[in-house]
Formats: sequence, structure tokens, C-alpha cells
Amino acid sequence: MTFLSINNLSMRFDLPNGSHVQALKDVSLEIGKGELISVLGPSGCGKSTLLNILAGFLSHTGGSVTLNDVPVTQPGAERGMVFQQGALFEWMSVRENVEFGPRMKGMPETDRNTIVDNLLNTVGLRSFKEKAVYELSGGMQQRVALARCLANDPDVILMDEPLGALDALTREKMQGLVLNLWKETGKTIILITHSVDEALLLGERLLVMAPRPGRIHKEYKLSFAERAVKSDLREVKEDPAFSETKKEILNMIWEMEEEIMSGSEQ
Ligand SMILES: Nc1ncnc2c1ncn2[C@@H]1O[C@H](COP(=O)(O)OP(=O)(O)OP(=O)(O)O)[C@@H](O)[C@H]1O
Repeated sequence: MTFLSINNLSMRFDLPNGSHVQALKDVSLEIGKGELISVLGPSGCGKSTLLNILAGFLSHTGGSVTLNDVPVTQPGAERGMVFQQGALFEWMSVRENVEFGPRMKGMPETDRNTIVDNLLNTVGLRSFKEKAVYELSGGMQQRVALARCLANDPDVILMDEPLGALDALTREKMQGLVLNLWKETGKTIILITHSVDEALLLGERLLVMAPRPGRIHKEYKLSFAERAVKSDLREVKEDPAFSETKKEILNMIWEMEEEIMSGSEQ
């Protein structure tokens, strides 16, 4: 049984003026349990569309997506999403945000407290439990967002540019946190990013998508994530193989963007 299976997935948006956008065409992917996948590509290549279909927020127009052999057709607790920002309940405390999902499921308070304490420990926010969300920095808010997602114990965590709004240093720390969470929880993570460094560092598998129609252009299998769990992120980035792959991917995306600008793509 494949864990997450994407077969000939297509998404066509019909526009009011009679034209259409083929946001995805014939995307096929088999994803195993516990994989950490990063997705890169020029603007408009369908990254968010793919993630939104996996989350069940969008209904695809062709092909299929199954998780544990069950078709994905709507949102479900087994698929958690972490957005770039703004998805927390600002009027609630950190604790209330993290326990929201379990509370909706009717979990008893003592069990919820254990989950909240464990997760806030994991994301380094134990002493911020009763703070309001608006009192926290952007990096802390993203830690809460991760904890809130994990509190639902999803099989798959979908991340849409979750670290994109953070300053460089905070972002680096959060990359380390994502890697540790991946190792500790064994969750399957699919992460969209616009940063080539981040995609290289966090992707065991890195997918480069191409636009018009949105499709998978190239896949890399990388060892940087596994190594970064065990050592320093910055040391891993200093590996010549890291900069060589980075250069190759940057050139690839650059060329795609040049094609888009010249209007010669198909
Ligand atoms: N609701 C919609 N209606 C019409 N077209 C849409 C809709 N959503 C997305 N598109 C189009 O589908 C294509 C893929 O969009 P998508 O947002 O998935 O790309 P992306 O790779 O995530 O882009 P970015 O990196 O800029 O966020 C784009 O051409 C976009 O304009």
C-alpha cells in the first residue's frame, strides 16, 4: 500500500472570460510515510494549488489523490496545514490555540494539558503557555502554529512557505526545529518554499516544478536534511555539493522565468 499517492493529477481553472489556466497537468508522485519533501519552482507553477488539493481545500479536475488508499476530496484531520502567517486565533492564548483541535474532538482536559505541555516543550515555548498570540514574535507564532498542527496528530503536515515571513536568523533556527520535529515525530512533511537553500536543507526529496502547465520538472534525492539533523545546519551548507546543486537549481528556475518573460513557454 502506498501512503500518499498522486496520480495524473490535473487542475484547470476556468476563468470568467472563457479562457482557462492549466495550473497542474498530469502530476504523479508516490510519497512514503515519514518522507520530508520540499517543493520549489517559479511563481505560478502550481505549488500552492498542489498543496491546497492535498489539503482538500480545492477539488482537482483530473486524476486522483489517495492517502492510505482513501481518496482525498475534502479537508481532514489526518492532513494538517501550516501557513506562512496569520492562521492562529489572535484572541486566544498559546495554550488555547494548541489545544483547539483536541478540544474540538472532545478530548478530556487532562489529556489536552499533557499534549499542550509536551508540544510547547518541543517547540521551546513552555513558559509562554498563557501569553496571548499577539504578544509573541513572528518566529514564536510559527512555533505555535507547528505545535497546533501537531496537536491534531496528522499523518501528513503540509507547509506553505511557513518560514517565509521570518528574518534570516529566526528562519535558520526554525529550519532546525522543523528538521528535529521531522526526526522526532516521523511525520510526513511536504514543504513549499521560495528559498533554494531551505529546499536543499529540508528536502530529502526536492521537487522542482515548472509552469504552464504546472508539472514536476525535476526531482532530487538529497542527504543534506539527514545530515543537518545530526550536525550544524551551517556546516552542511558549506559542503561544495550543496552550492553546486544550489547553482544548478537557480539556473533551472532562472531559465524558466526567462521563458515566462519572453512568452515562449508552452
Ligand atoms: N482560484 C484561481 N482561479 C484562477 N487561476 C488560479 C487560481 N488559483 C491559482 N490560479 C492560477 O494557477 C496557476 C498556479 O498558481 P499557484 O498559486 O498554485 O502557483 P504557485 O507556484 O504557488 O505561485 P507562487 O509561488 O507565486 O505562490 C497560476 O497561473 C495562478 O494564476
